[in-house]
Amino acid sequence: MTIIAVDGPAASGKGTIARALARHYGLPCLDTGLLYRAVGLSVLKAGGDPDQEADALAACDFEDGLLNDPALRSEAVGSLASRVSVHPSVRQALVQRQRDFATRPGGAILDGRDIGTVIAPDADAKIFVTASVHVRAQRRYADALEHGGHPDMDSLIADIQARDTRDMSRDHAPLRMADGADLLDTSDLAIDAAIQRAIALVDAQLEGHRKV
Ligand SMILES: Nc1ncnc2c1ncn2[C@@H]1O[C@H](COP(=O)(O)OP(=O)(O)OP(=O)(O)O)[C@@H](O)[C@H]1O
Ligand SMILES: Nc1ccn([C@@H]2O[C@H](COP(=O)(O)O)[C@@H](O)[C@H]2O)c(=O)n1
Repeated sequence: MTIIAVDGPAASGKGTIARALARHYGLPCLDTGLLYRAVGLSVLKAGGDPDQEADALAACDFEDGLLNDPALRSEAVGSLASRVSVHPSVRQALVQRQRDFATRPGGAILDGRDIGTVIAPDADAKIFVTASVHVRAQRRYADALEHGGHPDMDSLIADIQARDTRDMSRDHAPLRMADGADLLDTSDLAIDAAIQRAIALVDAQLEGHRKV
Protein backbone atom coordinates (compact mmCIF):
# COMPACT_ATOMS: atom_id res chain seq x y z
CA MET A 1 0.00 0.00 0.00
CA THR A 2 1.49 3.32 -1.10
CA ILE A 3 0.12 6.58 0.31
CA ILE A 4 1.17 9.87 -1.29
CA ALA A 5 0.32 13.17 0.43
CA VAL A 6 0.18 16.39 -1.58
CA ASP A 7 -0.41 19.62 0.36
CA GLY A 8 -0.19 23.30 -0.44
CA PRO A 9 -2.03 26.62 -0.59
CA ALA A 10 -4.87 27.63 -2.93
CA ALA A 11 -4.10 27.47 -6.68
CA SER A 12 -0.55 26.23 -6.11
CA GLY A 13 -1.19 23.43 -8.62
CA LYS A 14 -1.43 20.61 -6.07
CA GLY A 15 -4.61 19.16 -7.62
CA THR A 16 -3.03 19.09 -11.08
CA ILE A 17 0.04 17.39 -9.65
CA ALA A 18 -1.95 14.93 -7.51
CA ARG A 19 -4.02 13.83 -10.52
CA ALA A 20 -0.89 13.42 -12.65
CA LEU A 21 0.78 11.36 -9.91
CA ALA A 22 -2.37 9.24 -9.70
CA ARG A 23 -2.16 8.49 -13.43
CA HIS A 24 1.58 7.82 -13.23
CA TYR A 25 1.42 5.43 -10.26
CA GLY A 26 -2.03 3.98 -11.08
CA LEU A 27 -3.53 5.08 -7.75
CA PRO A 28 -6.93 6.62 -6.90
CA CYS A 29 -6.89 10.29 -5.97
CA LEU A 30 -9.00 12.31 -3.51
CA ASP A 31 -9.25 16.12 -3.67
CA THR A 32 -10.02 16.71 0.02
CA GLY A 33 -10.75 20.41 -0.58
CA LEU A 34 -13.98 19.29 -2.25
CA LEU A 35 -15.23 17.90 1.09
CA TYR A 36 -14.76 21.28 2.79
CA ARG A 37 -16.26 23.03 -0.23
CA ALA A 38 -19.32 20.75 0.01
CA VAL A 39 -19.74 21.68 3.68
CA GLY A 40 -19.40 25.40 2.82
CA LEU A 41 -21.98 25.20 0.03
CA SER A 42 -24.37 23.15 2.21
CA VAL A 43 -24.26 25.78 4.97
CA LEU A 44 -25.08 28.42 2.41
CA LYS A 45 -27.98 26.42 0.97
CA ALA A 46 -29.36 25.80 4.47
CA GLY A 47 -29.23 29.52 5.24
CA GLY A 48 -26.68 28.92 8.01
CA ASP A 49 -23.66 30.92 9.11
CA PRO A 50 -20.31 29.35 8.11
CA ASP A 51 -18.62 31.01 11.08
CA GLN A 52 -20.99 29.30 13.55
CA GLU A 53 -19.56 25.89 14.40
CA ALA A 54 -23.01 24.27 14.98
CA ASP A 55 -24.27 25.38 11.54
CA ALA A 56 -21.11 24.13 9.84
CA LEU A 57 -21.16 20.81 11.69
CA ALA A 58 -24.80 20.20 10.69
CA ALA A 59 -23.73 20.70 7.05
CA CYS A 60 -21.14 17.89 7.22
CA ASP A 61 -23.94 15.42 6.59
CA PHE A 62 -24.14 16.39 2.90
CA GLU A 63 -25.29 14.06 0.10
CA ASP A 64 -22.39 12.50 -1.82
CA GLY A 65 -23.89 13.75 -5.10
CA LEU A 66 -23.02 17.29 -4.04
CA LEU A 67 -19.34 16.48 -4.65
CA ASN A 68 -20.07 16.56 -8.40
CA ASP A 69 -21.72 19.99 -8.31
CA PRO A 70 -19.74 22.43 -10.54
CA ALA A 71 -20.74 25.22 -8.13
CA LEU A 72 -18.15 23.81 -5.71
CA ARG A 73 -15.36 25.11 -7.95
CA SER A 74 -16.07 28.83 -7.50
CA GLU A 75 -13.75 31.13 -5.57
CA ALA A 76 -16.72 32.15 -3.37
CA VAL A 77 -17.28 28.54 -2.29
CA GLY A 78 -13.51 28.19 -1.73
CA SER A 79 -13.75 31.05 0.78
CA LEU A 80 -16.76 29.44 2.49
CA ALA A 81 -14.77 26.19 2.69
CA SER A 82 -11.91 28.02 4.32
CA ARG A 83 -14.30 29.52 6.91
CA VAL A 84 -15.98 26.22 7.86
CA SER A 85 -12.63 24.43 7.97
CA VAL A 86 -11.45 26.36 11.04
CA HIS A 87 -14.01 24.53 13.25
CA PRO A 88 -12.44 21.50 14.98
CA SER A 89 -15.69 19.48 14.95
CA VAL A 90 -16.00 19.97 11.17
CA ARG A 91 -12.45 18.73 10.64
CA GLN A 92 -13.13 15.77 12.93
CA ALA A 93 -16.33 14.90 11.03
CA LEU A 94 -14.35 14.63 7.79
CA VAL A 95 -11.27 12.79 9.10
CA GLN A 96 -12.49 9.20 8.90
CA ARG A 97 -13.68 9.51 5.32
CA GLN A 98 -10.22 10.75 4.28
CA ARG A 99 -8.36 8.09 6.28
CA ASP A 100 -10.57 5.35 4.82
CA PHE A 101 -9.62 6.58 1.35
CA ALA A 102 -5.93 6.83 2.27
CA THR A 103 -5.79 3.28 3.58
CA ARG A 104 -7.41 1.56 0.56
CA PRO A 105 -5.64 -1.76 -0.06
CA GLY A 106 -3.82 -0.60 -3.20
CA GLY A 107 -2.85 2.77 -1.80
CA ALA A 108 -3.99 6.30 -2.63
CA ILE A 109 -3.07 9.91 -3.30
CA LEU A 110 -4.77 12.72 -1.39
CA ASP A 111 -4.33 16.45 -1.84
CA GLY A 112 -5.29 19.15 0.64
CA ARG A 113 -3.87 21.18 3.50
CA ASP A 114 -3.29 18.66 6.29
CA ILE A 115 -2.72 15.35 4.51
CA GLY A 116 0.95 14.96 5.44
CA THR A 117 0.48 16.44 8.93
CA VAL A 118 -2.84 14.98 10.20
CA ILE A 119 -4.64 12.64 7.80
CA ALA A 120 -1.68 10.48 6.77
CA PRO A 121 1.41 11.53 8.77
CA ASP A 122 3.04 8.18 7.90
CA ALA A 123 2.52 8.61 4.15
CA ASP A 124 5.21 6.98 1.99
CA ALA A 125 5.81 10.22 0.10
CA LYS A 126 4.91 13.84 0.90
CA ILE A 127 5.06 16.86 -1.38
CA PHE A 128 4.34 20.47 -0.41
CA VAL A 129 3.40 22.38 -3.57
CA THR A 130 3.59 26.15 -3.56
CA ALA A 131 3.84 29.18 -5.87
CA SER A 132 3.97 32.94 -5.35
CA VAL A 133 0.69 34.74 -4.61
CA HIS A 134 0.97 36.63 -7.91
CA VAL A 135 1.44 33.47 -9.97
CA ARG A 136 -1.45 31.76 -8.20
CA ALA A 137 -3.73 34.75 -8.83
CA GLN A 138 -2.70 34.73 -12.51
CA ARG A 139 -3.74 31.06 -12.72
CA ARG A 140 -7.14 31.84 -11.19
CA TYR A 141 -7.44 34.79 -13.59
CA ALA A 142 -6.77 32.56 -16.61
CA ASP A 143 -9.25 29.95 -15.32
CA ALA A 144 -11.98 32.57 -14.87
CA LEU A 145 -11.41 34.04 -18.34
CA GLU A 146 -11.56 30.58 -19.87
CA HIS A 147 -14.93 29.99 -18.17
CA GLY A 148 -16.38 33.25 -19.50
CA GLY A 149 -15.89 35.23 -16.28
CA HIS A 150 -14.70 38.83 -15.80
CA PRO A 151 -12.00 38.43 -13.16
CA ASP A 152 -10.38 41.26 -11.27
CA MET A 153 -6.71 40.66 -10.47
CA ASP A 154 -6.68 42.76 -7.27
CA SER A 155 -9.67 40.87 -5.84
CA LEU A 156 -8.11 37.53 -6.74
CA ILE A 157 -4.87 38.49 -4.98
CA ALA A 158 -6.84 39.67 -1.92
CA ASP A 159 -8.92 36.44 -1.84
CA ILE A 160 -5.84 34.23 -2.06
CA GLN A 161 -4.02 36.20 0.65
CA ALA A 162 -7.08 36.04 2.95
CA ARG A 163 -7.39 32.28 2.38
CA ASP A 164 -3.64 31.72 3.00
CA THR A 165 -3.81 33.70 6.24
CA ARG A 166 -6.90 31.83 7.51
CA ASP A 167 -5.58 28.39 6.47
CA MET A 168 -2.13 28.96 8.00
CA SER A 169 -3.21 30.62 11.24
CA ARG A 170 -6.12 28.42 12.38
CA ASP A 171 -5.60 26.53 15.64
CA HIS A 172 -6.51 23.08 14.28
CA ALA A 173 -4.56 21.43 11.45
CA PRO A 174 -3.13 24.68 10.04
CA LEU A 175 -1.55 24.59 6.59
CA ARG A 176 2.16 23.90 7.01
CA MET A 177 4.82 21.74 5.45
CA ALA A 178 4.78 18.27 7.00
CA ASP A 179 7.89 16.68 8.50
CA GLY A 180 9.62 14.76 5.74
CA ALA A 181 7.88 16.62 2.90
CA ASP A 182 9.73 17.93 -0.16
CA LEU A 183 9.00 21.49 -1.27
CA LEU A 184 7.96 21.97 -4.90
CA ASP A 185 7.73 25.64 -5.94
CA THR A 186 5.85 25.75 -9.26
CA SER A 187 6.09 29.55 -9.72
CA ASP A 188 8.51 29.23 -12.63
CA LEU A 189 7.55 25.75 -13.82
CA ALA A 190 5.16 24.90 -16.64
CA ILE A 191 2.65 22.17 -15.80
CA ASP A 192 4.61 19.35 -17.48
CA ALA A 193 7.86 20.38 -15.80
CA ALA A 194 6.12 20.59 -12.40
CA ILE A 195 4.69 17.10 -12.89
CA GLN A 196 8.06 15.63 -13.90
CA ARG A 197 9.67 17.23 -10.85
CA ALA A 198 6.93 15.84 -8.58
CA ILE A 199 7.41 12.33 -9.99
CA ALA A 200 11.18 12.58 -9.41
CA LEU A 201 10.65 13.72 -5.80
CA VAL A 202 8.13 10.96 -5.08
CA ASP A 203 10.31 8.30 -6.73
CA ALA A 204 13.24 9.37 -4.55
CA GLN A 205 11.11 9.28 -1.37
CA LEU A 206 9.66 5.87 -2.22
CA GLU A 207 13.17 4.58 -2.96
CA GLY A 208 14.38 5.94 0.40
CA HIS A 209 11.52 4.16 2.19
CA ARG A 210 12.39 0.85 0.53
CA LYS A 211 15.99 1.11 1.77
CA VAL A 212 14.95 1.59 5.41
N1 LIG B 1 2.80 24.69 -13.06
C1 LIG B 1 1.72 25.30 -13.55
N2 LIG B 1 1.85 26.25 -14.48
C2 LIG B 1 0.78 26.89 -14.96
N3 LIG B 1 -0.49 26.66 -14.59
C3 LIG B 1 -0.69 25.72 -13.67
C4 LIG B 1 0.40 24.99 -13.10
N4 LIG B 1 -0.11 24.12 -12.21
C5 LIG B 1 -1.44 24.29 -12.23
N5 LIG B 1 -1.79 25.23 -13.11
C6 LIG B 1 -3.15 25.73 -13.39
O1 LIG B 1 -3.51 26.54 -12.28
C7 LIG B 1 -4.88 26.33 -11.95
C8 LIG B 1 -4.97 25.86 -10.50
O2 LIG B 1 -4.35 24.59 -10.41
P1 LIG B 1 -4.91 23.48 -9.43
O3 LIG B 1 -6.40 23.41 -9.52
O4 LIG B 1 -4.14 22.24 -9.69
O5 LIG B 1 -4.50 24.12 -8.04
P2 LIG B 1 -4.91 23.68 -6.57
O6 LIG B 1 -3.74 23.98 -5.70
O7 LIG B 1 -5.40 22.27 -6.58
O8 LIG B 1 -6.10 24.68 -6.29
P3 LIG B 1 -7.23 24.64 -5.17
O9 LIG B 1 -6.86 23.59 -4.18
O10 LIG B 1 -7.21 25.95 -4.54
O11 LIG B 1 -8.49 24.33 -5.87
C9 LIG B 1 -5.42 25.32 -12.97
O12 LIG B 1 -6.00 26.03 -14.04
C10 LIG B 1 -4.17 24.61 -13.47
O13 LIG B 1 -4.31 24.13 -14.79
N1 LIG C 1 -7.37 19.01 3.66
C1 LIG C 1 -7.98 20.22 3.53
C2 LIG C 1 -8.47 20.64 2.31
C3 LIG C 1 -9.10 21.86 2.23
N2 LIG C 1 -9.24 22.62 3.35
C4 LIG C 1 -9.95 23.88 3.33
O1 LIG C 1 -10.84 23.97 2.22
C5 LIG C 1 -10.56 25.13 1.45
C6 LIG C 1 -10.79 24.81 0.00
O2 LIG C 1 -9.79 23.90 -0.43
P1 LIG C 1 -9.28 23.81 -1.95
O3 LIG C 1 -8.11 22.87 -1.89
O4 LIG C 1 -10.41 23.24 -2.73
O5 LIG C 1 -8.92 25.18 -2.39
C7 LIG C 1 -9.13 25.52 1.81
O6 LIG C 1 -8.87 26.92 1.68
C8 LIG C 1 -9.01 25.07 3.25
O7 LIG C 1 -9.48 26.06 4.13
C9 LIG C 1 -8.71 22.18 4.53
O8 LIG C 1 -8.80 22.88 5.57
N3 LIG C 1 -8.10 20.99 4.61
